[in-house]
Amino acid sequence: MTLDEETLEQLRKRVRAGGAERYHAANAAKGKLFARERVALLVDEGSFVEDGMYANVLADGLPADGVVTGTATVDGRPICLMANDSTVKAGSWGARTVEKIIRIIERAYTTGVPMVYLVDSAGARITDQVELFPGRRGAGKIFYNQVRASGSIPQACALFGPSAAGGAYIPAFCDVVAMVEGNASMYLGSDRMVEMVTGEKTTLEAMGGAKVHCAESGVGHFLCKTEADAIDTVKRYLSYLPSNWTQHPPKREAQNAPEKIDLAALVPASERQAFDMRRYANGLLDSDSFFEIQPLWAKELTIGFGRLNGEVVGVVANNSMFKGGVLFVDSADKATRFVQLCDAFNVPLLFLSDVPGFMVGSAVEKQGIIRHGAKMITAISEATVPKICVVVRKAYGAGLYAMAGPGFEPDATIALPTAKIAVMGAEAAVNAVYANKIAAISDEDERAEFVAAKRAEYERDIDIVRLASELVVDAIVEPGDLRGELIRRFAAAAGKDRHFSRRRHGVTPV
Ligand SMILES: CCC(=O)SCCNC(=O)CCNC(=O)[C@H](O)C(C)(C)COP(=O)(O)OP(=O)(O)OC[C@H]1O[C@@H](n2cnc3c(N)ncnc32)[C@H](O)[C@@H]1OP(=O)(O)O
Repeated sequence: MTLDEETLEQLRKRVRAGGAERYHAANAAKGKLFARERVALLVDEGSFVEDGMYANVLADGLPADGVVTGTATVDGRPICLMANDSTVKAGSWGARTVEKIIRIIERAYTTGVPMVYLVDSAGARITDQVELFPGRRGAGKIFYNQVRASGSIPQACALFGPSAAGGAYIPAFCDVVAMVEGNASMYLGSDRMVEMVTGEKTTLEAMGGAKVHCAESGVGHFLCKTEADAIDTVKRYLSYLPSNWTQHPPKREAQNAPEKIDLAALVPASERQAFDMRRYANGLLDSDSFFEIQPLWAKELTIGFGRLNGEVVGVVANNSMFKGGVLFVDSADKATRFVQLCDAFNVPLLFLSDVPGFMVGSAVEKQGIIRHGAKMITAISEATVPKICVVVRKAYGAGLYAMAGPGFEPDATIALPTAKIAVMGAEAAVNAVYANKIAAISDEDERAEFVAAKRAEYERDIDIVRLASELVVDAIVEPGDLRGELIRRFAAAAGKDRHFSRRRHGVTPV
């Protein structure tokens, strides 16, 4: 049978329309776009080439498959993409859906281009489980492919609706997830299932909504007001990364002057006074180039991309505005993953240190602070991209190690004239060493005098000039000269050897 033009066009029209009108109306009422509209917002006009468009056109009761896949360009650079169509069985994965997702990830991996996931899905199609769940090319293969592609090509997800059960792992295996407030959710069991299994009464929003994941669990990276914001965020993320691990991040031709921020005035002399390290980063980097990732989660540590003289850098910075900049379990995890991301995609790392150390106490010990801290220090050790540590105000204890201190093969350790590097702050150190002696002095004035003398002695020991003379720091740089110094040092480190250890991989303390 030959297919005439008109019949083929009608078939295409039917497929492009997706599910029944009532599902479109229900989505529109929630402010949700149709899958194909999302694709159009993401890609360069006219660049989309669809794969497997006719999947399921002969299936009973289905207007089309539940996912749209294909290749396109974004800002002129090739990508692969998938977009769940929630008007077809709530975007659940039928057998063809799974095959299409598997194939497009394989295409992205083998051609070395980023994979973008536009997610809005009920997870596995429960009614079709034999065809899609257990086999060699069942749903598990999606995750296998994502893990294989991780660190080889960028993988970014915009999440617009539910991402249920197994479906929740697609975002989880991505480098970043942009979630739309109010509609996006991720959860392993629906609210109905949770009540059945545990008796807990909850809602999708309260249990796995965008705010929960972006501010509490850390599974989400960007909380977005609209679908267009989420798509723009994915595009911005991709603009800092190469297409794959063999390439360098795209350099911007325009080398903007940095925002006019007086870096010296920004850092208070007193360690007890907080300052916003995000402003400091903005003052160092090219104008408007700082792109913060996970701004709402573990805020005591700031991470993000920026540009120095047009070249991409990854920034890891302590922020004393939140919990005094002390490292906790979540902030250690946040840093670990970002350092691995930058190392995978050849993004040099800039550490801005103002760290009192890791948190102490029974609560964090029970959470495994040692394990999480060790994980962060592992990532810092294994990162072979150019890395520079700037001690902006202080680097105390294991915080120095976690922020790529001198023992971790940084390409430079730079201190500002006011920087302090020590095993701990003066007050804690004097207390640790002289607690018995201090307690034995009954006269209050005499005791204060003793403590002040010991503190002064300690401060002399950790004097930054002394540390420079011992080659602990490579340079003491005035704040006004720091940007130029970093540009020159990163350029000098660009061609460095990237080998770390003779082995298959380490055994990470997770
Ligand atoms: C790898 C292991 C796995 O992934 S197991 C997957 C388990 N998935 C789930 O438990 C999610 C079940 N679905 C839901 O909770 C809801 O459908 C969610 C995703 C919240 C969307 O709700 P809502 O937008 O109101 O749609 P709805 O429930 O009215 O469903 C629309 C039509 O789609 C269907 N549907 C939904 N989910 C599935 C599924 N997982 N498998 C098969 N069919 C599914 C519904 O039956 C409904 O169909 P119809 O309109 O009644 O013909």
